[in-house]
Amino acid sequence: MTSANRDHDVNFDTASFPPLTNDLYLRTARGEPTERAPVWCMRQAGRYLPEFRAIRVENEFFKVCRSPALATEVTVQPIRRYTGLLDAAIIFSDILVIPQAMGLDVQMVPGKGPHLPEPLRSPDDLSRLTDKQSGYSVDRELDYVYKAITNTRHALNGEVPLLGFVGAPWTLMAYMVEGGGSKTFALAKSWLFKHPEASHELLSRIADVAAEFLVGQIRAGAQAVQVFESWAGELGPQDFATFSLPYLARIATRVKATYPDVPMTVFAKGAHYALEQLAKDTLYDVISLDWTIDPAVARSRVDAAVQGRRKVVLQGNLDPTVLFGDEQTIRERTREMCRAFGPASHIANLGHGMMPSHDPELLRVFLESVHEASSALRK
Ligand SMILES: Cc1c2[nH]c(c1CCC(=O)O)Cc1[nH]c(c(CCC(=O)O)c1C)Cc1[nH]c(c(CCC(=O)O)c1C)Cc1[nH]c(c(C)c1CCC(=O)O)C2
Repeated sequence: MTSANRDHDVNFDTASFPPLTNDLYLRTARGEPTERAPVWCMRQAGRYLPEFRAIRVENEFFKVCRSPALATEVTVQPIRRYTGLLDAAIIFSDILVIPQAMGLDVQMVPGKGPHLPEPLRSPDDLSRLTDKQSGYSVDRELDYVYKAITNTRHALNGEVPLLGFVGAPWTLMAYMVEGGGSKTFALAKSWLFKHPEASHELLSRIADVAAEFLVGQIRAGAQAVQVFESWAGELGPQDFATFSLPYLARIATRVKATYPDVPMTVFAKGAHYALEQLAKDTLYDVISLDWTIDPAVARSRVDAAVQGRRKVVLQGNLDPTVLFGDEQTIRERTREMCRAFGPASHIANLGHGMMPSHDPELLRVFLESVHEASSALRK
């Protein structure tokens, strides 16, 4: 693996990438039987890694996202540290690059998280968003992500597949209306009930951008993609069905129209009430679960919903805080998790992202435990 951390090292050639040597993730995502569950972790590139913090001391968050050489470097860091243990890399970027590309200012405030100084306060503010009539182009605005993906594909040298991603419409709308994170989502949720039409217009515009952006990421070299609906759990079943599911479904349908064979994952955190609909009414190959549902229950509900009409792979779902336990606890809980998912159609992951206070060596214990437990289950 080369370390492309100087600007003259970058390689934006999309015509020929190094051949992939570990395709366990892709085979599993396509529903094929495999020798063990592949494993990767949400937020595997991040502040829990000292080598990531070292880069961030010198470089503001969105500068890292916008510099292909830096984005490549931090994407590859966990692959390098956990040699042979991770089965996928995820491009270093953020879900909030879409609101930025649509014309909103987004800042990453240290210790606080995302901050949008001028959020959408009323439906009139939709006119502040850039649109195609004004000559706006998703591909031009987000070209820096495509370059980061292409360059990272070269730097990974075929060791593991590279995942692209986007934020889902409802989650992005929540940030765009709240102006940042929130405990109650009172502003964003009040839009749903006060301004349902404007909400649908906004969600629809975000979905169109997200679908085009994913197609562009795949064109640039992403080998699979994930859609993050991180705030799904703020909606109940009825509002999820109205304001989230149709847009998640639209994104998958659009991307599959261009790239039918590229695996797609949906992570609707907190929305396990919607497992059946996600399995039946969308084209996602993989449904990612948080830790609040028993994997065996999820498996049987999904199987009952699709009745053998298509293969649905499950991803997850160890509670990330288990990594605050000791080695033996992590090993036991990982083994139990693998057993509960069953001997096929499972991509091992955490139920949400790595946290800054996690110990990198305890993540290694999780990764090794997946390799051991999952291989043993399939012998
Ligand atoms: C909701 C969301 C965001 N961003 C993302 C989500 C969806 C996943 C989830 O539910 O966690 C997605 C995301 N953000 C980041 C990635 C990179 C790839 C990876 O997973 O390794 C991915 C896939 C980097 C990041 N995105 C962010 C960091 C930390 C910021 C830093 O380096 O200072 C990283 C590594 C910042 C970010 N970005 C966001 C928040 C809430 C924060 C602050 C969180 C915090 O402070 O811990 C929005």
